[in-house]
Amino acid sequence: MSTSKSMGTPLHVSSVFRPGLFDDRVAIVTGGATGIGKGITKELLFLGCTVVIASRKADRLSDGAKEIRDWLANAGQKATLHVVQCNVRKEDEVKSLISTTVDRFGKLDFLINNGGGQFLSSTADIRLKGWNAVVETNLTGTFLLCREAYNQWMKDHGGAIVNMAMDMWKGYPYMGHSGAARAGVVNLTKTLGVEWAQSNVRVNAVAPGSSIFSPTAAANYGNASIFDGAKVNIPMKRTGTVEEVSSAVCFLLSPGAAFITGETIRIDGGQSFYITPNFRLPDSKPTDMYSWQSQFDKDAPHGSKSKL
Ligand SMILES: CCCCCCC/C=C/C(=O)SCCNC(=O)CCNC(=O)[C@H](O)C(C)(C)COP(=O)(O)OP(=O)(O)OC[C@H]1O[C@@H](n2cnc3c(N)ncnc32)[C@H](O)[C@@H]1OP(=O)(O)O
Ligand SMILES: NC(=O)C1=CN([C@@H]2O[C@H](COP(=O)(O)OP(=O)(O)OC[C@H]3O[C@@H](n4cnc5c(N)ncnc54)[C@H](OP(=O)(O)O)[C@@H]3O)[C@@H](O)[C@H]2O)C=CC1
Repeated sequence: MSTSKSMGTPLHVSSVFRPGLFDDRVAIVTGGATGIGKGITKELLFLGCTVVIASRKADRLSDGAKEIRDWLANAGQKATLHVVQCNVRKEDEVKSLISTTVDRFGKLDFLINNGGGQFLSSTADIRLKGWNAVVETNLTGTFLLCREAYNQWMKDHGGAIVNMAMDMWKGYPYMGHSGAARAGVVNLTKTLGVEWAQSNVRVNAVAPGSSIFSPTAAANYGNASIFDGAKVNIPMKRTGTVEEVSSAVCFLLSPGAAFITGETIRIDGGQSFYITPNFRLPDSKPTDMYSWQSQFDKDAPHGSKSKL
Protein backbone atom coordinates (compact mmCIF):
# COMPACT_ATOMS: atom_id res chain seq x y z
CA MET A 1 0.00 0.00 0.00
CA SER A 2 1.47 3.38 -0.88
CA THR A 3 0.09 6.88 -0.77
CA SER A 4 1.12 10.09 -2.42
CA LYS A 5 -0.48 13.49 -2.58
CA SER A 6 0.54 16.48 -4.65
CA MET A 7 -1.18 19.82 -5.27
CA GLY A 8 -4.64 18.65 -4.23
CA THR A 9 -4.73 15.52 -6.37
CA PRO A 10 -6.46 12.55 -4.76
CA LEU A 11 -4.35 10.13 -2.78
CA HIS A 12 -3.03 7.32 -4.90
CA VAL A 13 -3.46 4.11 -2.98
CA SER A 14 -2.32 0.67 -3.92
CA SER A 15 -2.26 -2.68 -2.23
CA VAL A 16 -0.70 -5.78 -3.73
CA PHE A 17 -4.03 -7.52 -3.08
CA ARG A 18 -7.06 -7.33 -5.33
CA PRO A 19 -9.74 -4.73 -4.54
CA GLY A 20 -12.68 -6.21 -2.64
CA LEU A 21 -10.62 -9.13 -1.30
CA PHE A 22 -12.09 -8.61 2.16
CA ASP A 23 -15.56 -7.36 1.25
CA ASP A 24 -18.12 -8.43 3.89
CA ARG A 25 -15.37 -9.41 6.31
CA VAL A 26 -15.16 -8.09 9.87
CA ALA A 27 -11.85 -7.64 11.69
CA ILE A 28 -10.59 -6.46 15.07
CA VAL A 29 -7.15 -4.81 15.10
CA THR A 30 -5.76 -4.09 18.56
CA GLY A 31 -3.51 -1.05 18.60
CA GLY A 32 -5.08 -0.19 15.26
CA ALA A 33 -4.90 3.60 15.68
CA THR A 34 -1.12 3.92 15.55
CA GLY A 35 1.99 2.64 13.80
CA ILE A 36 1.88 -0.87 12.38
CA GLY A 37 -1.73 -1.40 13.52
CA LYS A 38 -2.81 1.73 11.66
CA GLY A 39 -1.13 0.43 8.50
CA ILE A 40 -2.95 -2.89 8.84
CA THR A 41 -6.25 -1.13 9.48
CA LYS A 42 -5.87 1.05 6.39
CA GLU A 43 -5.07 -1.88 4.11
CA LEU A 44 -7.94 -4.00 5.46
CA LEU A 45 -10.37 -1.10 4.99
CA PHE A 46 -9.01 -0.45 1.52
CA LEU A 47 -9.70 -4.09 0.66
CA GLY A 48 -13.31 -3.78 1.80
CA CYS A 49 -13.12 -5.09 5.36
CA THR A 50 -15.08 -3.64 8.27
CA VAL A 51 -12.57 -2.89 11.02
CA VAL A 52 -12.87 -2.37 14.77
CA ILE A 53 -9.77 -0.77 16.27
CA ALA A 54 -9.20 -1.23 19.99
CA SER A 55 -6.68 0.18 22.45
CA ARG A 56 -6.45 2.03 25.77
CA LYS A 57 -6.21 5.75 25.02
CA ALA A 58 -9.39 7.45 23.78
CA ASP A 59 -7.59 10.42 22.22
CA ARG A 60 -5.26 8.19 20.22
CA LEU A 61 -8.22 6.16 19.02
CA SER A 62 -10.24 9.16 17.89
CA ASP A 63 -7.24 10.92 16.26
CA GLY A 64 -6.22 7.72 14.48
CA ALA A 65 -9.78 6.98 13.33
CA LYS A 66 -10.16 10.49 11.92
CA GLU A 67 -6.87 10.25 10.04
CA ILE A 68 -7.81 6.84 8.62
CA ARG A 69 -11.32 7.99 7.58
CA ASP A 70 -9.90 11.09 5.86
CA TRP A 71 -7.29 8.97 4.10
CA LEU A 72 -9.85 6.53 2.82
CA ALA A 73 -12.21 9.32 1.75
CA ASN A 74 -9.35 10.80 -0.28
CA ALA A 75 -8.99 7.43 -1.95
CA GLY A 76 -12.68 7.61 -2.86
CA GLN A 77 -13.79 4.92 -0.44
CA LYS A 78 -16.01 4.86 2.63
CA ALA A 79 -14.61 3.28 5.76
CA THR A 80 -16.66 1.10 8.03
CA LEU A 81 -14.42 1.79 10.95
CA HIS A 82 -15.49 1.41 14.55
CA VAL A 83 -13.60 2.32 17.71
CA VAL A 84 -13.68 0.49 21.07
CA GLN A 85 -11.64 1.44 24.09
CA CYS A 86 -10.05 -1.72 25.47
CA ASN A 87 -7.07 -2.63 27.60
CA VAL A 88 -6.06 -6.11 26.46
CA ARG A 89 -4.79 -6.80 29.98
CA LYS A 90 -8.35 -6.65 31.33
CA GLU A 91 -10.40 -9.79 30.84
CA ASP A 92 -13.79 -8.06 31.16
CA GLU A 93 -12.83 -5.43 28.57
CA VAL A 94 -11.63 -8.13 26.15
CA LYS A 95 -14.86 -10.10 26.55
CA SER A 96 -16.83 -6.94 25.94
CA LEU A 97 -14.76 -5.99 22.84
CA ILE A 98 -15.56 -9.31 21.18
CA SER A 99 -19.24 -9.35 22.15
CA THR A 100 -19.72 -5.71 21.08
CA THR A 101 -18.18 -6.47 17.70
CA VAL A 102 -20.29 -9.59 17.11
CA ASP A 103 -23.47 -7.82 18.30
CA ARG A 104 -22.89 -4.79 16.10
CA PHE A 105 -21.55 -6.41 12.93
CA GLY A 106 -23.03 -9.90 13.20
CA LYS A 107 -19.72 -11.77 13.00
CA LEU A 108 -15.96 -11.72 13.49
CA ASP A 109 -13.79 -13.11 10.68
CA PHE A 110 -10.36 -11.79 11.59
CA LEU A 111 -8.48 -10.94 14.77
CA ILE A 112 -5.14 -9.12 14.60
CA ASN A 113 -3.41 -9.04 17.98
CA ASN A 114 -1.10 -6.15 17.15
CA GLY A 115 -1.41 -4.03 20.31
CA GLY A 116 1.55 -4.35 22.67
CA GLY A 117 4.96 -3.08 23.59
CA GLN A 118 7.55 -2.83 26.31
CA PHE A 119 10.21 -0.59 27.78
CA LEU A 120 13.99 -0.92 27.61
CA SER A 121 15.67 -2.22 30.74
CA SER A 122 18.37 -4.62 31.74
CA THR A 123 16.58 -7.67 33.07
CA ALA A 124 18.27 -7.34 36.45
CA ASP A 125 16.52 -3.98 36.91
CA ILE A 126 12.99 -4.97 35.91
CA ARG A 127 10.57 -4.76 38.83
CA LEU A 128 7.88 -7.42 39.13
CA LYS A 129 5.16 -4.88 38.30
CA GLY A 130 6.98 -3.97 35.08
CA TRP A 131 7.57 -7.60 34.16
CA ASN A 132 3.90 -8.38 34.75
CA ALA A 133 2.75 -5.32 32.78
CA VAL A 134 4.72 -6.42 29.71
CA VAL A 135 3.88 -10.12 29.93
CA GLU A 136 0.19 -9.36 30.54
CA THR A 137 0.11 -6.94 27.61
CA ASN A 138 1.83 -9.13 25.05
CA LEU A 139 1.20 -12.73 26.06
CA THR A 140 -1.82 -12.79 28.36
CA GLY A 141 -3.63 -10.18 26.26
CA THR A 142 -3.05 -12.24 23.14
CA PHE A 143 -4.32 -15.35 24.91
CA LEU A 144 -7.46 -13.57 26.19
CA LEU A 145 -8.34 -12.15 22.78
CA CYS A 146 -7.75 -15.46 21.01
CA ARG A 147 -9.82 -17.36 23.56
CA GLU A 148 -12.75 -14.94 23.48
CA ALA A 149 -12.76 -14.63 19.68
CA TYR A 150 -12.80 -18.40 19.46
CA ASN A 151 -15.39 -19.10 22.15
CA GLN A 152 -17.74 -16.26 21.22
CA TRP A 153 -17.64 -16.68 17.44
CA MET A 154 -14.88 -18.49 15.54
CA LYS A 155 -15.38 -21.92 17.09
CA ASP A 156 -18.67 -22.29 15.21
CA HIS A 157 -17.94 -20.10 12.18
CA GLY A 158 -14.23 -20.31 11.43
CA GLY A 159 -11.85 -17.39 11.15
CA ALA A 160 -8.23 -16.28 10.97
CA ILE A 161 -6.01 -14.80 13.65
CA VAL A 162 -2.63 -13.08 13.31
CA ASN A 163 -0.52 -12.49 16.42
CA MET A 164 2.44 -10.15 16.87
CA ALA A 165 5.88 -11.44 17.77
CA MET A 166 9.27 -9.78 17.43
CA ASP A 167 12.93 -10.49 16.67
CA MET A 168 13.51 -12.46 19.87
CA TRP A 169 14.89 -15.59 18.20
CA LYS A 170 18.29 -15.21 19.83
CA GLY A 171 16.90 -13.82 23.10
CA TYR A 172 16.30 -10.06 23.44
CA PRO A 173 18.89 -8.23 25.54
CA TYR A 174 17.32 -5.24 27.38
CA MET A 175 13.83 -6.38 26.49
CA GLY A 176 13.88 -9.72 28.32
CA HIS A 177 10.26 -9.41 29.46
CA SER A 178 8.98 -8.82 25.95
CA GLY A 179 11.29 -11.41 24.39
CA ALA A 180 9.96 -14.04 26.78
CA ALA A 181 6.37 -12.96 26.20
CA ARG A 182 6.72 -12.99 22.38
CA ALA A 183 8.42 -16.39 22.44
CA GLY A 184 5.30 -17.45 24.35
CA VAL A 185 3.15 -15.91 21.63
CA VAL A 186 5.00 -17.89 18.94
CA ASN A 187 4.48 -21.09 20.90
CA LEU A 188 0.82 -20.30 21.64
CA THR A 189 0.33 -19.65 17.93
CA LYS A 190 1.52 -23.17 17.13
CA THR A 191 -0.71 -24.72 19.78
CA LEU A 192 -3.82 -22.86 18.69
CA GLY A 193 -3.10 -23.57 15.04
CA VAL A 194 -3.31 -27.26 15.87
CA GLU A 195 -6.17 -27.15 18.40
CA TRP A 196 -8.43 -24.96 16.30
CA ALA A 197 -7.79 -26.39 12.84
CA GLN A 198 -10.87 -28.58 13.30
CA SER A 199 -12.98 -25.40 13.61
CA ASN A 200 -11.47 -23.93 10.42
CA VAL A 201 -9.68 -21.31 12.48
CA ARG A 202 -6.14 -20.54 11.31
CA VAL A 203 -3.73 -18.94 13.77
CA ASN A 204 -0.45 -17.41 12.55
CA ALA A 205 1.94 -14.67 13.62
CA VAL A 206 4.31 -12.09 12.19
CA ALA A 207 7.67 -11.19 13.70
CA PRO A 208 8.87 -7.75 12.60
CA GLY A 209 12.53 -6.95 13.12
CA SER A 210 13.54 -4.15 15.49
CA SER A 211 13.17 -1.89 12.56
CA ILE A 212 9.63 -0.77 11.74
CA PHE A 213 9.61 2.99 12.16
CA SER A 214 6.53 4.86 13.28
CA PRO A 215 6.34 8.10 15.28
CA THR A 216 4.63 6.37 18.21
CA ALA A 217 7.09 3.49 18.32
CA ALA A 218 10.00 5.96 18.24
CA ALA A 219 8.41 8.13 20.93
CA ASN A 220 8.16 5.09 23.19
CA TYR A 221 11.96 5.01 23.25
CA GLY A 222 12.30 8.80 23.37
CA ASN A 223 14.53 8.80 20.32
CA ALA A 224 13.41 8.98 16.71
CA SER A 225 16.81 7.82 15.44
CA ILE A 226 16.80 4.58 17.42
CA PHE A 227 15.52 2.60 14.47
CA ASP A 228 18.30 3.94 12.22
CA GLY A 229 20.77 2.28 14.59
CA ALA A 230 19.42 -1.08 13.49
CA LYS A 231 20.49 -0.68 9.86
CA VAL A 232 24.06 -1.87 10.37
CA ASN A 233 22.73 -5.26 11.46
CA ILE A 234 20.14 -5.62 8.71
CA PRO A 235 21.39 -7.34 5.55
CA MET A 236 18.99 -5.20 3.50
CA LYS A 237 20.57 -2.08 5.10
CA ARG A 238 17.33 -0.26 5.73
CA THR A 239 14.47 -0.13 8.17
CA GLY A 240 11.09 -1.67 7.36
CA THR A 241 7.73 -0.07 6.69
CA VAL A 242 4.35 -0.63 8.29
CA GLU A 243 3.09 -1.61 4.84
CA GLU A 244 5.62 -4.44 4.72
CA VAL A 245 4.10 -5.83 7.91
CA SER A 246 0.55 -5.18 6.75
CA SER A 247 0.93 -7.05 3.47
CA ALA A 248 2.17 -10.15 5.32
CA VAL A 249 -0.79 -9.89 7.70
CA CYS A 250 -3.26 -9.51 4.81
CA PHE A 251 -1.73 -12.53 3.08
CA LEU A 252 -2.09 -14.64 6.24
CA LEU A 253 -5.75 -13.57 6.51
CA SER A 254 -6.44 -14.23 2.85
CA PRO A 255 -7.69 -17.44 1.20
CA GLY A 256 -4.23 -17.72 -0.35
CA ALA A 257 -2.97 -18.80 3.08
CA ALA A 258 -5.74 -21.37 3.56
CA PHE A 259 -3.25 -24.19 4.24
CA ILE A 260 -0.99 -22.21 6.58
CA THR A 261 -1.47 -22.33 10.34
CA GLY A 262 0.73 -22.15 13.43
CA GLU A 263 3.38 -20.30 11.41
CA THR A 264 5.33 -17.14 12.26
CA ILE A 265 6.61 -15.05 9.35
CA ARG A 266 9.73 -12.97 9.97
CA ILE A 267 9.63 -9.47 8.47
CA ASP A 268 13.09 -8.21 9.19
CA GLY A 269 15.22 -7.87 6.05
CA GLY A 270 17.24 -10.90 7.17
CA GLN A 271 18.19 -9.31 10.52
CA SER A 272 17.36 -12.32 12.65
CA PHE A 273 19.63 -14.52 10.55
CA TYR A 274 22.51 -12.09 10.94
CA ILE A 275 24.67 -11.38 14.02
CA THR A 276 22.82 -9.66 16.88
CA PRO A 277 19.80 -7.36 17.14
CA ASN A 278 20.52 -3.65 17.38
CA PHE A 279 22.04 -3.72 20.80
CA ARG A 280 25.73 -3.40 21.58
CA LEU A 281 26.89 -4.85 24.87
CA PRO A 282 29.32 -2.65 26.81
CA ASP A 283 33.00 -3.52 26.32
CA SER A 284 34.24 -6.02 28.86
CA LYS A 285 37.12 -8.44 29.27
CA PRO A 286 36.76 -11.89 27.75
CA THR A 287 35.08 -14.44 29.97
CA ASP A 288 36.94 -17.49 31.28
CA MET A 289 37.63 -20.08 28.63
CA TYR A 290 37.32 -23.78 29.30
CA SER A 291 39.77 -26.31 28.00
CA TRP A 292 41.33 -29.37 29.60
CA GLN A 293 44.54 -27.38 29.93
CA SER A 294 42.97 -24.32 31.55
CA GLN A 295 40.97 -26.45 33.94
CA PHE A 296 44.13 -28.29 34.97
CA ASP A 297 45.92 -24.99 35.61
CA LYS A 298 42.99 -23.64 37.60
CA ASP A 299 42.75 -26.70 39.83
CA ALA A 300 46.49 -27.04 40.29
CA PRO A 301 48.18 -25.62 43.42
CA HIS A 302 49.29 -21.99 43.01
CA GLY A 303 52.32 -21.69 40.79
CA SER A 304 52.37 -25.27 39.53
CA LYS A 305 52.38 -25.91 35.80
CA SER A 306 50.31 -28.35 33.87
CA LYS A 307 52.05 -31.50 32.74
CA LEU A 308 49.40 -32.47 30.24
C1 LIG B 1 17.68 0.05 21.50
C2 LIG B 1 16.79 -0.23 20.33
C3 LIG B 1 15.35 -0.41 20.67
C4 LIG B 1 14.57 -0.56 19.43
C5 LIG B 1 13.36 -1.32 19.68
C6 LIG B 1 12.80 -1.63 18.40
C7 LIG B 1 11.80 -2.72 18.51
C8 LIG B 1 10.52 -2.12 18.74
C9 LIG B 1 9.65 -2.80 19.23
C10 LIG B 1 8.36 -2.23 19.58
O1 LIG B 1 7.65 -2.92 20.19
S1 LIG B 1 7.88 -0.66 19.12
C11 LIG B 1 6.36 -0.40 20.01
C12 LIG B 1 6.59 0.56 21.05
N1 LIG B 1 5.33 0.88 21.73
C13 LIG B 1 5.13 0.48 22.95
O2 LIG B 1 5.94 -0.20 23.57
C14 LIG B 1 3.83 0.97 23.54
C15 LIG B 1 3.30 0.15 24.63
N2 LIG B 1 4.15 0.14 25.85
C16 LIG B 1 3.65 0.42 27.02
O3 LIG B 1 2.50 0.79 27.12
C17 LIG B 1 4.53 0.20 28.23
O4 LIG B 1 5.86 0.01 27.89
C18 LIG B 1 4.03 -0.99 29.11
C19 LIG B 1 4.92 -1.16 30.32
C20 LIG B 1 4.00 -2.27 28.29
C21 LIG B 1 2.67 -0.72 29.65
O5 LIG B 1 2.62 0.56 30.17
P1 LIG B 1 1.60 0.95 31.33
O6 LIG B 1 1.42 2.42 31.22
O7 LIG B 1 0.38 0.16 31.27
O8 LIG B 1 2.38 0.48 32.55
P2 LIG B 1 2.33 1.05 33.98
O9 LIG B 1 1.24 0.35 34.72
O10 LIG B 1 2.35 2.52 34.01
O11 LIG B 1 3.75 0.60 34.50
C22 LIG B 1 3.86 -0.69 35.01
C23 LIG B 1 5.28 -0.86 35.50
O12 LIG B 1 6.12 -1.08 34.40
C24 LIG B 1 7.41 -0.53 34.70
N3 LIG B 1 7.73 0.45 33.68
C25 LIG B 1 6.88 1.03 32.81
N4 LIG B 1 7.54 1.86 32.00
C26 LIG B 1 8.84 1.79 32.36
C27 LIG B 1 10.02 2.41 31.88
N5 LIG B 1 10.00 3.26 30.85
N6 LIG B 1 11.19 2.09 32.47
C28 LIG B 1 11.23 1.23 33.50
N7 LIG B 1 10.14 0.63 34.02
C29 LIG B 1 8.98 0.90 33.45
C30 LIG B 1 7.32 0.06 36.06
O13 LIG B 1 7.70 -0.90 37.02
C31 LIG B 1 5.85 0.36 36.19
O14 LIG B 1 5.37 0.42 37.49
P3 LIG B 1 5.76 1.63 38.47
O15 LIG B 1 7.10 1.26 38.98
O16 LIG B 1 5.79 2.89 37.64
O17 LIG B 1 4.71 1.65 39.53
N1 LIG C 1 8.04 -1.11 15.50
C1 LIG C 1 8.79 -2.22 15.51
O1 LIG C 1 9.93 -2.23 15.02
C2 LIG C 1 8.26 -3.44 16.12
C3 LIG C 1 7.03 -3.52 16.71
N2 LIG C 1 6.58 -4.68 17.24
C4 LIG C 1 5.26 -4.79 17.84
O2 LIG C 1 4.28 -4.38 16.90
C5 LIG C 1 3.15 -3.87 17.59
C6 LIG C 1 2.81 -2.49 17.08
O3 LIG C 1 3.90 -1.65 17.41
P1 LIG C 1 4.16 -0.23 16.73
O4 LIG C 1 3.05 0.09 15.82
O5 LIG C 1 5.53 -0.21 16.23
O6 LIG C 1 4.15 0.74 18.00
P2 LIG C 1 2.98 1.63 18.63
O7 LIG C 1 3.52 2.12 19.92
O8 LIG C 1 2.51 2.62 17.64
O9 LIG C 1 1.84 0.59 18.84
C7 LIG C 1 1.46 0.00 20.03
C8 LIG C 1 -0.04 -0.03 20.06
O10 LIG C 1 -0.49 -0.95 21.06
C9 LIG C 1 -1.50 -0.34 21.81
N3 LIG C 1 -1.46 -0.93 23.17
C10 LIG C 1 -0.42 -0.97 24.01
N4 LIG C 1 -0.77 -1.54 25.16
C11 LIG C 1 -2.07 -1.91 25.02
C12 LIG C 1 -3.00 -2.52 25.88
N5 LIG C 1 -2.67 -2.91 27.12
N6 LIG C 1 -4.26 -2.73 25.41
C13 LIG C 1 -4.61 -2.33 24.16
N7 LIG C 1 -3.78 -1.75 23.32
C14 LIG C 1 -2.50 -1.52 23.75
C15 LIG C 1 -1.15 1.14 21.82
O11 LIG C 1 -2.29 1.96 22.05
P3 LIG C 1 -2.62 2.57 23.51
O12 LIG C 1 -1.34 3.05 24.06
O13 LIG C 1 -3.63 3.63 23.23
O14 LIG C 1 -3.22 1.43 24.27
C16 LIG C 1 -0.63 1.33 20.42
O15 LIG C 1 -1.69 1.64 19.52
C17 LIG C 1 3.49 -3.91 19.05
O16 LIG C 1 3.04 -5.13 19.63
C18 LIG C 1 4.99 -3.87 19.01
O17 LIG C 1 5.58 -4.29 20.21
C19 LIG C 1 7.33 -5.82 17.20
C20 LIG C 1 8.56 -5.80 16.64
C21 LIG C 1 9.14 -4.60 16.10
